Amino acid sequence: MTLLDVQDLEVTYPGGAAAVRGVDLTLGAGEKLGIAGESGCGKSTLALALLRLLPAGARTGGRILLDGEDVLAMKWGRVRAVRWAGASIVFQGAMHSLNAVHRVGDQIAEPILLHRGATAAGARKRAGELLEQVGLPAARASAYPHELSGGQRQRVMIAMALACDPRLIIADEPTTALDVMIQAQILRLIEELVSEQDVGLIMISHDLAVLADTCDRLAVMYAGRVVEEGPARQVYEDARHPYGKALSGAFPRIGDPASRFAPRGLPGDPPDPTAVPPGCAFRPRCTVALDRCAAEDQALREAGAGRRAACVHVGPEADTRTAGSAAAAQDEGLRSSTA
Ligand SMILES: Nc1ncnc2c1ncn2[C@@H]1O[C@H](COP(=O)(O)OP(=O)(O)OP(=O)(O)O)[C@@H](O)[C@H]1O
Repeated sequence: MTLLDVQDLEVTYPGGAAAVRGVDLTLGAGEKLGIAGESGCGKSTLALALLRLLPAGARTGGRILLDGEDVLAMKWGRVRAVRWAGASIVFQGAMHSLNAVHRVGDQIAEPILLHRGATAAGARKRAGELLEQVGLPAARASAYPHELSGGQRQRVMIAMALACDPRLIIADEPTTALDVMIQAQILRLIEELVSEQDVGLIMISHDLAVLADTCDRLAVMYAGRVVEEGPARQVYEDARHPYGKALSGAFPRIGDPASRFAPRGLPGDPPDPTAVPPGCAFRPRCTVALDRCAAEDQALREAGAGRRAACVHVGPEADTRTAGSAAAAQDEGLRSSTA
């Protein structure tokens, strides 16, 4: 059954940054989808749009169907209810997301009181259970955020996200601020909890290797578009889009401390989102671009069973010319058409 169906989603910030440009995504109930891509490619904007958390003035287009209901068309009262019981979000850096002056147990209990109609005692008891579920003693409910380690705070965030039994959890770089050992523990915890409770998961990361270890499917974003998607392991080990290939080569596996976020071997930067050039947005950095890529942007096309990629070189209609021969072939075509 489809839990989330994102159709042709567009997000433009005031000032003209086109951060998300026509994204289609689906997620089945209980499925785990990873979204990968370099900084600035629109991953967080997509996550914020899913829960209508975008800053004022951001313009949206398309549809976000959560259990068949369009989040973008909901009244605010309904959005607030959906934010806890329908879908919830875990951000990176729990210190900024938790309120420093309230005990963590009270922060977990609050949405249960508000959205579940629980009594104060019932909400407190549930908060203790949730803490235990994420591997913390229930007694830690009386702690303030600064009394916990970074990993413990992130566990509290996960307990909060689970508080109203959502159908979908969105985790935006949930482990980026943590050291490698704690990262692995938190990832395992998220994976176990979503699997046990049949909750859908969208996990966002720079790191394709982390996503391949945690998720069923992977979507790779570049300049506000999904340029590749498919089964997580296959995309990680054998990407079809030149950007997917560059990303999977760029990041070492979990535990390898070497330059986690540096896309080595991929010179240049993503385009300025206020002025995305025509054609394929990846073309200026692509080693296999053809001349036609400057004018034509490719839609996602079939790239093997259950896989899609937005590149002229993939699929049954693949353009088999190589970058070097493209100009020559075009010259040849020109010569013969003018002869
Ligand atoms: N509030 C905002 N106003 C204007 N532009 C914004 C705003 N937030 C993000 N952007 C721009 O939108 C683009 C996408 O940003 P976004 O944060 O979604 O990317 P990201 O892939 O999540 O990157 P990161 O991994 O660094 O968070 C970027 O170019 C960013 O500068």
